[in-house]
Amino acid sequence: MRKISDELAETAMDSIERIAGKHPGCRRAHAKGSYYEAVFTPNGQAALYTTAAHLQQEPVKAVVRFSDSSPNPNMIDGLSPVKGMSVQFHLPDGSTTYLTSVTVPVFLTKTPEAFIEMIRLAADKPGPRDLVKMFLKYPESKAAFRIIKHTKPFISYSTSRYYPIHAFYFVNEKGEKQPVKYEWTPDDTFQLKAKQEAAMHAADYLEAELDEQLPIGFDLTITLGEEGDAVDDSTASWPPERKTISIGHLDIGAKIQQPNDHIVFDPTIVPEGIECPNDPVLHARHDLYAASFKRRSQDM
Ligand code: HEM
Repeated sequence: MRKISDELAETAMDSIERIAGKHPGCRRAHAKGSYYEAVFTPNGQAALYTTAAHLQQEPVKAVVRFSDSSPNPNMIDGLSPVKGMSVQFHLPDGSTTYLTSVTVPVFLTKTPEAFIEMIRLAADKPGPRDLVKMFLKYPESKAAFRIIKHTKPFISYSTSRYYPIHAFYFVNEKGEKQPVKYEWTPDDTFQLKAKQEAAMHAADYLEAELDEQLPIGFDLTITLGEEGDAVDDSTASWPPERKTISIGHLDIGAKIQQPNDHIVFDPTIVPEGIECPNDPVLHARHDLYAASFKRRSQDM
C-alpha cells in the first residue's frame, strides 16, 4: 500500500506551522474542537454488505469531536468554511474504528504530494501567477474549490451534512466486496434564522450553540458504488443516481468536559468487514496524523 515518507510528512507539518504559527499541544489541522458522548445504533441494513461488528444490530458507544479545519485554535468560527465531525466507534471486542468527515464531499487533490506542494506554496506567500500555475498543474482541485467558494456561512455543527470523502470496501460473509461512500445527515435542519444571527456575533459561537442544542442526531447512509466508479480518487464524485441506504443513527448526548485528547481519528483503522481501497490520500492520512500527533504530544 502506498504511504508517504517521514520526510514528506515532516515537510507538511513544517509548512502548516509556517502558515498558521506554532500552537503547542494542538493538532496541526482541525485544532479547535470539542468532544461529546454518543451511541451509534445500526439498523441491520449494512449486514448484507459487511461483517463489521459496529454495523450489525447492536448499539455501540462512540465519541464524537466537532472541529474547525484551521490549524489555528483561535480561529474565528465564521472565517473558515470547512468543519469536521470525527467519530470513534467502540466495537464489542474492545477495538476502535473511525469515521473522520468534513463538510465538503470531495478533496482538493488526487495525491498527498500535490496537496503538500500546495501548502508549501501557501507557506511561501505566493503571488497570483504562482497560484494560476498551481491550479493549471492540478485541475482536479477545481471541483473542491468551486464547492468551498459557494459554501454559505457555516451556521451550526448540528445542522450540517458531513462526508468522510474516501470510498471504502464493505466485505460480507461470502467475501463479496462492495464499494461504498458514507454520509452523515443531520436530524435537525431548523432554526436557521436564529443561527444566522448567532453567526454574525460571537467568535466562538459554534461550540456554545451546539451545547445548547444537545441532544442531537445524525443518520448514517451509504451510497453503493457501481462498476467504473472511482474508489481511489478523493477528488471524484459518483453519479447522483447511485443507490443510497440508511444503515444507522448516531445519538450525540453530553459534552465531555475533560476529554482524552490523545485520540487520533485515523480513517485507515478499519475492522474486519471493511477494507481501504488504494486511495493515496487516504493512506497518507495515517502517516500525516501520526506526525501531527508526535508534534502535539511533544510540545504540550
Ligand atoms: C493530504 C491531505 C491531508 C492532510 C495533510 C491533513 C492533515 C491533517 C492533520 C495534520 C490533522 C491533525 C491530526 C491529529 O493531530 O490528530 C488532521 C485532522 C483532520 N482531518 Fe485531515 N488532512 C488531510 C486530508 C483530509 C481529508 C481528505 C479529510 C476528509 C474527511 C480530512 C479531515 C480531517 C478531520 C475532520 C480532522 C480532525 C480529526 C479530529 O477531530 O481529531 N483530512 N488533518
